[in-house]
Amino acid sequence: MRCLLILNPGSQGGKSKAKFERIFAFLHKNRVKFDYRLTKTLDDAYTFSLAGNKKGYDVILAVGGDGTINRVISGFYDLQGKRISNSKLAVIHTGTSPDFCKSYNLPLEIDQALNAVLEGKTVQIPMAKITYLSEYDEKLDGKPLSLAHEKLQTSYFACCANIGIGASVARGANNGIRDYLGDFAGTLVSLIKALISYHPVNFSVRIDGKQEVLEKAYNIFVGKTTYIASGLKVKNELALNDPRLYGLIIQKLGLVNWVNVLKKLYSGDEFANNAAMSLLYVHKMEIFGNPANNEIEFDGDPRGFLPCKIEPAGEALDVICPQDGLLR
Ligand SMILES: Nc1ncnc2c1ncn2[C@@H]1O[C@H](COP(=O)(O)OP(=O)(O)OP(=O)(O)O)[C@@H](O)[C@H]1O
Repeated sequence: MRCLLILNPGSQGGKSKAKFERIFAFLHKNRVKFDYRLTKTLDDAYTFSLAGNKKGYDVILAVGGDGTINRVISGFYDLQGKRISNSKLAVIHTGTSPDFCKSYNLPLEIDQALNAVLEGKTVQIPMAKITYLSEYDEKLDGKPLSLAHEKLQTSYFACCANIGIGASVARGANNGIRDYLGDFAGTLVSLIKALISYHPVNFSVRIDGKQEVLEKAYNIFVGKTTYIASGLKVKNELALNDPRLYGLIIQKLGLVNWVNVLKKLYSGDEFANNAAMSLLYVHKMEIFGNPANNEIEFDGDPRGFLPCKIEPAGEALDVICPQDGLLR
C-alpha cells in the first residue's frame, strides 16, 4: 500500500500539527509506505490531492479540518464529475468542527482512523458537484449559469452548500472567534450577528428544471448531511449512499419565528414544512445570479459567486471506514 498524507498544520488554529508525529509514528511502526505534503494554503490541499490521484496512490489521507478535507475531495475528480483514479480517501480530523466525520460515522480518534487505513475497508459515499463563478459577473444577474463562462469553477463537497447568509456566517466563525469562544458558541454568535445585519433576498432558482422565485430568503441549504456547521443539524431522510441532495429553504423570518427556526436547526428535530422552513429533495439545484447577495459558501468556507448549479458527482468516492462505521 502506498499512502499520501496531506497535512494542514493550520487547522484548529494551529493545534493540528501537534498530532502529526503520532500519525507518522503509527505508520512507521506498521511499516506503511507513505509520502507526505504539508499545506501552506487550503488550495495546496486540492493541488496535492489532484497530483496524488494522478500518481495513483492507494490511499490519500487528509489530515486537517473540514476545509482541508473538502479540498482533498475535489482533487479526486475531473471537471465532469468522474474519478481521476482508484485511490481511496481516508480522513483524520484535526480541525475544529468535525461535521464530515460525524455525518458519515467516521472515527474521530486518531488510532481508530489509522487502524481503518491498515484494514483498508471502504464505503462508497456520493459527493455533490458544484459549478459556479470564481468572480462576480453582473451580466449574469437574474440569469442561470453559463457553462461557457471564462470564470467557471467546478468543485465538490460532502456536507452542505449555502446561499444567502452562509458566507457571512462562515467568515465570522472562521476569523478566530471559535478559538476563544469555542466552536459552538463562536459559530452561534457569528450566526446571530449575520442574522441581525442580513436583508432577505428574492432568489430565482431552478429546482430539477422547474423555475421559481424563493421570496425573502435568508438561506438556501443544498446539502447531503445532517451535521452542517458547528452544531447546526438538518434532519433529513437521505441515506448516506443516496446521491440526491436536500434543499432547505429558510425564508420570511419575522421577529418571532427566527428563534423557532434556530431551535429546530440546533435540535436537529424533524419539522413539518411551513412558511419559514421548507425541506425538499432534489437531483439538481440551480440558483441564478443575484445582485443583492451573490456569495456561495460550501463545507464551511466562502468560495465564490452565483449563479451556480449543484448536482451529484458522476461517481462516488471510496472512503476508508472501519467495519462498524456503517452507513445509517
Ligand atoms: N499552513 C496552512 N495550510 C492551510 N491552511 C492554513 C494554513 N495555516 C492556516 N490555515 C488556515 O487554517 C484554516 C484551516 O481550515 P480547516 O477547515 O482545515 O480547519 P478548521 O477550520 O480548524 O476546522 P473545521 O473546518 O473542521 O471547523 C483555514 O482557514 C486556512 O486558511
